[in-house]
Amino acid sequence: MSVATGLFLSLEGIDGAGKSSHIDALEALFRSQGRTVTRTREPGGTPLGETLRTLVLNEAMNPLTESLLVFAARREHVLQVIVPALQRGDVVLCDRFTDATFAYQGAGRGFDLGVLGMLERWVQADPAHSDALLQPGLTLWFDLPPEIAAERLAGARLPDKFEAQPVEFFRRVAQGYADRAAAAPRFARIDADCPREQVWQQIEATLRARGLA
Ligand SMILES: Nc1ncnc2c1ncn2[C@@H]1O[C@H](COP(=O)(O)OP(=O)(O)OP(=O)(O)O)[C@@H](O)[C@H]1O
Ligand SMILES: Cc1cn([C@H]2C[C@H](O)[C@@H](COP(=O)(O)O)O2)c(=O)[nH]c1=O
Repeated sequence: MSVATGLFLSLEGIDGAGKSSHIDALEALFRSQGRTVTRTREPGGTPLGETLRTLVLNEAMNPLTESLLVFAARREHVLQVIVPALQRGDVVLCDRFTDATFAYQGAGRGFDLGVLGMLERWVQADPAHSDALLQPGLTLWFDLPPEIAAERLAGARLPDKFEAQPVEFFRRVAQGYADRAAAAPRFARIDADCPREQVWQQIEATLRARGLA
């Protein structure tokens, strides 16, 4: 699973934090550098993954079942889409990856972080280097108070299973992201509690600081 040439960039944050609002501009920025961009999302990214996404976002289920389904979708996504794209040298823009599982199923649902860590190792292991895991090179973490995210989402669309959760759930999810971010330098915190233009300026500054723009 050699993925040396591409760039793997994930976008994370609670529902309504503003990730999707900036993906078009990110794609355009990398294309303007002459890079090929593979744009994808989780859960999803493959036909099977999209089927699993429909289940995960709409059906009530036990947290272990939910975790197994998102990791099953991820396994297909990693093997069929992400690794081949990185091997071609693409920029992979991924709307959520494993940090979402730690934040939603782990912190949000209270599911066992040790089990999630084990699944992460199974699904993202590099067979050539047993202690190396496939992870994004950069994770843009859109940090927004849950109350403001809820205001932004209100009326914007019909809520799915997660978006219908109470604000307390999203406080735990937000803390889950903060814990993941504190442990991994690949995270860049974007203050999403400001107008779109200022959010974009932070993204550009982050890319420049990391030598990516
Ligand atoms: N900086 C901003 N200020 C005000 N409203 C915003 C801002 N960014 C996005 N929005 C609006 O907030 C709502 C949620 O934004 P968006 O869909 O980009 O979030 P998201 O993080 O992708 O959410 P989800 O993960 O639930 O798909 C949309 O209605 C969007 O137009
Ligand atoms: C990858 C992943 C996602 N989720 C949740 C988080 C969101 O509520 C939805 C995805 O919807 P979006 O509009 O595409 O952001 O799924 C999760 O609970 N666990 C995961 O691993």
